[in-house]
Amino acid sequence: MTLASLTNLTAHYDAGEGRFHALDDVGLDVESGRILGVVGESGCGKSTMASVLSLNPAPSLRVTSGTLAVGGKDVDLTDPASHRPLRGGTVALLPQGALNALNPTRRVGALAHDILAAGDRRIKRSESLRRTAARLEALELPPRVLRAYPHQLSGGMRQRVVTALATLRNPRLLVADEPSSALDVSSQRLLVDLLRRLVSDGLVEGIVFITHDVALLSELADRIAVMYAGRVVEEAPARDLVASPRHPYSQALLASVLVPEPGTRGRRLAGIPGSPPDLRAPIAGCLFAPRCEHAMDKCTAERPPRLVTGPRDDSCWRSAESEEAVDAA
Ligand SMILES: Nc1ncnc2c1ncn2[C@@H]1O[C@H](COP(=O)(O)OP(=O)(O)OP(=O)(O)O)[C@@H](O)[C@H]1O
Repeated sequence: MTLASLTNLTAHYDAGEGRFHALDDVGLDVESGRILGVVGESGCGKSTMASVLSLNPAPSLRVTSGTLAVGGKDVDLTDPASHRPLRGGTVALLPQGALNALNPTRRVGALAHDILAAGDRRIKRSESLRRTAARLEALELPPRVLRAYPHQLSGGMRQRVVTALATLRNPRLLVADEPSSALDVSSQRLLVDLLRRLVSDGLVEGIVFITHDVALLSELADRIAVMYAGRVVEEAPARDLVASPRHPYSQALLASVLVPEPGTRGRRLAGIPGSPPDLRAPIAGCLFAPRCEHAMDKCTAERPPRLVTGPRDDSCWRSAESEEAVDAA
C-alpha cells in the first residue's frame, strides 16, 4: 500500500539575476512498511528535495508546483502555510549532522518536551519525560540521557538521540537526509539497524533515506531512486537497481563506487567524466546527455519520457526506443 506520493515537484532558488532550477518534475512513491533510498552525486538536489518532502523547505527555495499525498491528505507544496499541522507528526525530518541538530544549551529532556508540546500544548512535562524515556530505551539509550546536554554524549549516542527526537511523535513518514554521513562504520551500522527496527516495529510507517552512498542503500533500502541534476532518472527495487541499472547515469554511478582497487580487496572511487549541467538555464533534453557515451541526437533535443516496466522505471531515450522496438516486433 502506498504511504506517501510526491508528484510533480518543481522548485528553484533565486540566484542573482536568474533562477537555479534545483528540482524539475520530481515524483516518488513510498510504500507502507518500506524504506525508499534516494541517491545521487553532491549537488543533485537531494537535500533540497528532503527539505520540501519533510515540509521544511529551505527559506530561499521557491516551490512552483508539487503535491504530497500522505496519510490521506493532499498537501499543496506551494503553500507553506498549510504545512505546519503536519510537520513533526505526519512527516518528520532526521537531519544531517547530529551535533548541529541539537541545541547545545538544552538538556535532552527539555528538547523532547518542546517537540511533544508542539503537537499537544497541554502535555505535562512528566508525561513528556516518561514517553521520551521509553523511546530512548527502545533505542538502547539509558534514562540518564534525559538529563544530559548534547556535548556530554558520544557521536553515536547523539545520533540515536536525534533519531529518538525526530520520531518521538511517531511520524508516518520519516525523511532522513544523510544522517549517517559523519558517522564511523559501526555507528553507521547501528543507525541502519535502528531505522529498520523503527519501521518493523511500526513506530514510523515509512522512510525516505537520502545519501550519496549506494553501497549503504543496497543494504538498507527496499527501493532506490537515482537523482541527477534535480530529476529522478531511475527508480527500481534495490536489488534490481544494483544488479542491473538501466539509466546510463545509474550505471556510471554504480561503476564509480564498485570498481575494485587492483591488488587489494578495497574498492576505488572512479569518477564520472564531465560535470553536471549548469541549471541556471532551462535545458530541453536529457540532462545527462553531454556526459553519456550512448547519447543520440534526440537526447539533447527532447526530454526522455518516464518508461514504467513492471516494478521499475527509468527516463532514457535508449530504453524508450528499445521498448518501442519490442512493441513493434
Ligand atoms: N540557497 C541556495 N541558493 C542557491 N542555490 C542553492 C541553494 N541551496 C542549494 N543550492 C544549489 O542547489 C543544488 C542542489 O543542492 P542540494 O544541497 O539539494 O544538493 P545535494 O544533492 O543535497 O548535495 P550534497 O550531497 O552535497 O548535500 C546545488 O547545486 C546547490 O548549489
